Amino acid sequence: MADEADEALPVITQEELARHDQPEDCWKAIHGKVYDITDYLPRHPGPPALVLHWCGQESTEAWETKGYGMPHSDAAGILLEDYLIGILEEEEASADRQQD
Ligand code: HEM
Repeated sequence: MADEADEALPVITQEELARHDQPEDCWKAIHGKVYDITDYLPRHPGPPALVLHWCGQESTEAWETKGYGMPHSDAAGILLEDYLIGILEEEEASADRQQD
């Protein structure tokens, strides 16, 4: 459920998300929200290659499994919210826009 704070955030398209796929400019979509985690990357405790692979992508499954089947901790989830920048545009909305 979107709360009032979520509604104030910009909606980010899949195309825009995909443009931020570099270590120096890394956005990820997790559970429908978009996070700019560029500043966090050097501090991430997991293997860099695994984490960088998901820059510019919908990463919910990676977030929930860490690549080996274990979800991130609640503390990691709280940390993640510091990097929230927007709401991911839904696929249907993207299709509607193309018909306009
Ligand atoms: C979406 C792709 C990501 C993958 C595949 C991934 C994978 C991993 C792996 C392999 C570990 C080390 C093993 C472990 O502690 O269980 C780890 C730990 C951790 N990651 Fe990530 N990570 C991702 C994104 C993130 C993001 C975006 C954040 C926060 C901004 C984050 C925060 C943490 C923290 C705080 C830990 C320490 C353990 C914990 O609290 O669960 N990770 N991650």
